[in-house]
Amino acid sequence: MSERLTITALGHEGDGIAEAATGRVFVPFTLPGETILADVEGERGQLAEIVAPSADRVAPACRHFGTCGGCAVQHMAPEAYHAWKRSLVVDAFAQRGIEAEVDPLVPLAPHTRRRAVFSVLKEGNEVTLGFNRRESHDILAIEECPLLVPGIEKRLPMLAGLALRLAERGKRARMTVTATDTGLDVAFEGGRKLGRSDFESLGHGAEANAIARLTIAGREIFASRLPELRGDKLVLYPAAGGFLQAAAPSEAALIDLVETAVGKSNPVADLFSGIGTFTLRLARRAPVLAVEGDDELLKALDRSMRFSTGIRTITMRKRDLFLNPMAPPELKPFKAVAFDPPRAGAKAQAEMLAKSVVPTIVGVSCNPATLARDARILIDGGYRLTRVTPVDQFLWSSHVEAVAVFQKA
Ligand SMILES: C[S@@+](CC[C@H](N)C(=O)[O-])C[C@H]1O[C@@H](n2cnc3c(N)ncnc32)[C@H](O)[C@@H]1O
Repeated sequence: MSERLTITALGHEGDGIAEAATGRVFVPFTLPGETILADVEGERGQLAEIVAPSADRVAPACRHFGTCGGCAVQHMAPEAYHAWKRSLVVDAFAQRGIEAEVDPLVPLAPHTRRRAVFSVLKEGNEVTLGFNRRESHDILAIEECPLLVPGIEKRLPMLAGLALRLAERGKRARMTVTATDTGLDVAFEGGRKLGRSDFESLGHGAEANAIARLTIAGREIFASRLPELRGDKLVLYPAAGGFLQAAAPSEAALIDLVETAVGKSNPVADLFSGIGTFTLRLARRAPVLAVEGDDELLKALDRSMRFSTGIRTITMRKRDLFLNPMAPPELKPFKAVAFDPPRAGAKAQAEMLAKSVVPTIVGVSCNPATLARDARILIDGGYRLTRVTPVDQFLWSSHVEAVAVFQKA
């Protein structure tokens, strides 16, 4: 029998939280203030009926909401959604004992995600291209996705057709699609073994379908044009299947925040630089040292350097910053350091930065928990946290980017 519950809060994954007789219950797709009926099993509740909806409840934007594992909170009005996302950052810092003044969230509009990683499964002569179903490893075929830029969304049938040709029956594969200024950059992993005739026909099909580059199992099999992201005399070259900030407006917001914090500092170091998203912009004002662990991304940055204009010297270093972080004597010449690590954060590097004399440090992160941990290390080392800004890059999910600025106290 369903239990009547009142939702009192929203958890970090976007589930409503109720205090039931048996304890805390998490009920997906519910909102604070709502009275609901739910089928409860342990800590999990399944929404059966909304008795009294919240004023913040809105109709979801996508027909797949609820079954697709991608989005958690499409049912929430923008203002409440923005406040909740900001609270994820506030809470992460508070958990490390940091009472930070956190800026309002920089919001993101739908139809802005320019990079998507699709799962693929071929069974018989049919292919499923989509995202994982909610709480499942099964793939949900995606017919629409209001997150995606139209250049990807409207080509979903074409991409499914391509996946059908590349996939091996019964074996799960992965297709990474990036919309660039010169066409789609498609990277396929886990497909069937291809022969010479496959490569030739795939090349023809790719050109006709606005695919700039097709890479299969790390091998570039077709490149009519190099995928490029252009802006303001600068050009970025995404690496096939490699890291790229997922949405251009969020990337612009992150760059602005980093540039503002760095100001006129000279010289600058950009740690975990990737293809140079921040490096290139910072290099318009000062020489930059870019440090990154992945060869392919550094190669892309090297190309950007040669084809961008109006930039100062960029020095590139390949280095594992987890095992071999830059030490205080190496950091000494820099007036500002930006770091943008993967989700695991930059603990070892933060420990070195904490001991350094670098006047300004800017942390960018897609994981507020590790950013807050690294912030604690810097604060304990004598840095003052002067600004924290949450930036939405993964709309309607529980993920949020944040930029934190530190000054040597
Ligand atoms: C969140 S991405 C940021 C990239 C870049 N700042 C951008 O905005 O495009 C993190 C980067 O850290 C790099 N990385 C991951 N582990 C690393 C390590 N141990 N040492 C150096 N770089 C690493 C990845 O290759 C990736 O480029």
